[in-house]
Amino acid sequence: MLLLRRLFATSIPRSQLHHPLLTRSPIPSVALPTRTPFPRESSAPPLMASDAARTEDARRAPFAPLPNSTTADKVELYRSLESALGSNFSSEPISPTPHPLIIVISGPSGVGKDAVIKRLREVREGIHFVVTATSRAQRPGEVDGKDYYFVTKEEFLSMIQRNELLEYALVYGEYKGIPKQQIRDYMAKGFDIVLRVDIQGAATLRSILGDSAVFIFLVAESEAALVKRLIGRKTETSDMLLVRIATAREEVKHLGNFDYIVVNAEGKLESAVKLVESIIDAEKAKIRQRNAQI
Ligand SMILES: Nc1ncnc2c1ncn2[C@@H]1O[C@H](COP(=O)(O)OP(=O)(O)OP(=O)(O)O)[C@@H](O)[C@H]1O
Repeated sequence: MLLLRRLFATSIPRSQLHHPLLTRSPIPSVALPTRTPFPRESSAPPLMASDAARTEDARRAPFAPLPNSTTADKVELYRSLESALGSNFSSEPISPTPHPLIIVISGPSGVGKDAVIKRLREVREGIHFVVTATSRAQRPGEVDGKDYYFVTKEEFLSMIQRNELLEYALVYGEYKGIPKQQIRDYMAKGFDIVLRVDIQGAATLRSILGDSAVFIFLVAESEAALVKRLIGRKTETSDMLLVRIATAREEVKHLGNFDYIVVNAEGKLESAVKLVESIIDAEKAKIRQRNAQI
């Protein structure tokens, strides 16, 4: 025991022993300075609430003693606190209304952009999924005006001429572009906007929108998984598959242009969608909100 005491006494410096956070000094018998806003000898009635909660104004304003918080009627206590602070409690939301977000979802061909967006559409309200205009042929099951606006090459070129597109590109020989007016209309109504673009489109959007939009890069768990997924979709010829897979290899190198990466692993579509939702929620809770203007 003596040895222990000696060890303790030598291992902690004397100065630390006197640190207020480390030691609990016995309460001295001399009177400690009180933090009561009014001096004891004042004729004012004794205060019952914590003085830490009082503002300068409240200290100056004359008010009746606060009722006991454990026994008082709730309404009476609420009113007493209001009058002690000199103003009514506001019911205005403390958090400002979040700005509508522009969320750009991108990733290599076949990674599951459409699949993630389709599910997000089912589970989340308040989002407008921008319908991209494209000159490519409609695939079986795709609906014009819902999946894409299917237009001819000539129609697409006149949209470019009229400056109606936020961004457009020639992808695998077909035009794809984002109509501006659609975004403006829905943002004005308070909707968040989801844009689905390829990597080339995401790079262009980043140069136009900068940090005012959120950029999400969707990946498969591995290159092998991506190839199997593309083969399984059965929408490309072997030559088209080769081009897409070779391009995907290059595209992964552009990860640094994005804000978030989401893995859409085989059979784990739901987790990928949940992560996208969490990203949106976190963005909504940001103090310094992004403020996209189209
Ligand atoms: N998590 C997943 N697990 C298994 N299969 C998936 C998953 N996500 C998507 N898929 C399937 O993979 C294929 C490719 O998905 P999708 O068409 O959504 O990709 P995409 O990124 O939109 O492709 P593209 O850019 O070529 O249009 C589809 O057959 C889809 O059903």
